[in-house]
Amino acid sequence: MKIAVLPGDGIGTEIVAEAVKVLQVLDLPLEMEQAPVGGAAYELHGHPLPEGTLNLAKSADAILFGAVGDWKYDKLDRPLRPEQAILGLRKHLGLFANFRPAICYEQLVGASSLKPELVAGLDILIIRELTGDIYFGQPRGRRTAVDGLFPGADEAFDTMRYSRPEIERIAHVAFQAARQRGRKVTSVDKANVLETFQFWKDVVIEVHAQYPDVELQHMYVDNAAMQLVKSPKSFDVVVTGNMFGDILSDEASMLTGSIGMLPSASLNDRKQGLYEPSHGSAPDIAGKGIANPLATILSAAMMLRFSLQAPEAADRIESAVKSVLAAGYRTPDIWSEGTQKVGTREMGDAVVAALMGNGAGKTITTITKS
Ligand SMILES: NC(=O)c1ccc[n+]([C@@H]2O[C@H](COP(=O)([O-])OP(=O)(O)OC[C@H]3O[C@@H](n4cnc5c(N)ncnc54)[C@H](O)[C@@H]3O)[C@@H](O)[C@H]2O)c1
Ligand SMILES: CC(C)[C@H](C(=O)O)[C@@H](O)C(=O)O
Ligand SMILES: [Mg+2]
Repeated sequence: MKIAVLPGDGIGTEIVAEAVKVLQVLDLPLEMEQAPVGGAAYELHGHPLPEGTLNLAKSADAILFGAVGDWKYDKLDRPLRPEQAILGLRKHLGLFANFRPAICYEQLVGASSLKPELVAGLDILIIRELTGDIYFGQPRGRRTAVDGLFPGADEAFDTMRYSRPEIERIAHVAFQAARQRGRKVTSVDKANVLETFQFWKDVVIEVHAQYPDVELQHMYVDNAAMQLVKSPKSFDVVVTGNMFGDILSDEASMLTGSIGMLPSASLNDRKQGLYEPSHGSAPDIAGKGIANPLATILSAAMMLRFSLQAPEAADRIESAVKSVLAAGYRTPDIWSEGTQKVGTREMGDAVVAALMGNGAGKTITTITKS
């Protein structure tokens, strides 16, 4: 089983190193090959997603991704900015279905910024459409306004769009996921204002006819943002577009205690997947050895379950994470009085130790750097 390991920038390199360490103690024939991506690739090859990295990603069974981006690249032409690497991978590989589970582990109830009773036992799944919407709609750009409030002024524009097949396939993913869980889907839109999202809502209703056993609720995105902090446990599966999903998933991360706890899986229709934490490269803490690696380690568990047909290994990683939290290990983002503050590496070591204690075997692993 071949894994493309793309650490990227900032804390990306630190957290991916811990996830790789965890994968290495599993009894699985994993072949990992590393390549530069984002700002790191721009420095080496003049492009955030060099051909070699893209080809490696395409040929792998799964991709383990860290994060890309740094403020110092914000003035580059857009196609050269690090963020284009993750957008390019999603587009080139057709990774349209993004799973972002927000689970509040028992030990982290107090780490959330919400009252404990609101988040205790929380287990919701945000399904974000990942290859359409205003992120990829054309045309976009800058021009001189010919009409509007200020004709003759400079203006910028983007295009929000969704086609029927794009909405249908993500709706099917959401209803099928709900069947494995609480059988409730909340479709989040802005149908009261945007044509794109009235269409989204209409198509989701049509697809729902095939899933009479699943409850469907519609909610405007502004209300959803409010309900997520008012009564997060009233949700089961949330399905939404690319931009709303980006925003709501960062909001949901704080229900779990920290954005450093939110893993993700981005899948195409062949179940090939890219696995990454939902957060970014965190330039403010990069290089300090304090980033929380658990979202990345939990993303590696999702990779084993969804793309590598190793669900037992995924279960073992998730149990190991629970046991290190139960033992009191905390990176600063989830630390509270009475627990043990550790750095990125110590947290990874603790997960490895928990796995070994659970009877880990020998791993056949090769790492090559390209
Ligand atoms: N998929 C990706 O690669 C991805 C995702 C989001 C943002 N970005 C990029 O990352 C850069 C920084 O963006 P940002 O600051 O808006 O978002 P961010 O997610 O990188 O950081 C937001 C805040 O959360 C904290 N944080 C994030 N991950 C953490 C972790 N694992 N442990 C502890 N604290 C953590 C950071 O320190 C920061 O205070 C930008 O260039 C942005 O474009 C990349
Ligand atoms: C870095 C950026 C392109 C990306 C997004 O907006 O999708 C990030 O915020 C995410 O959530 O993965
Ligand atoms: Mg985001």
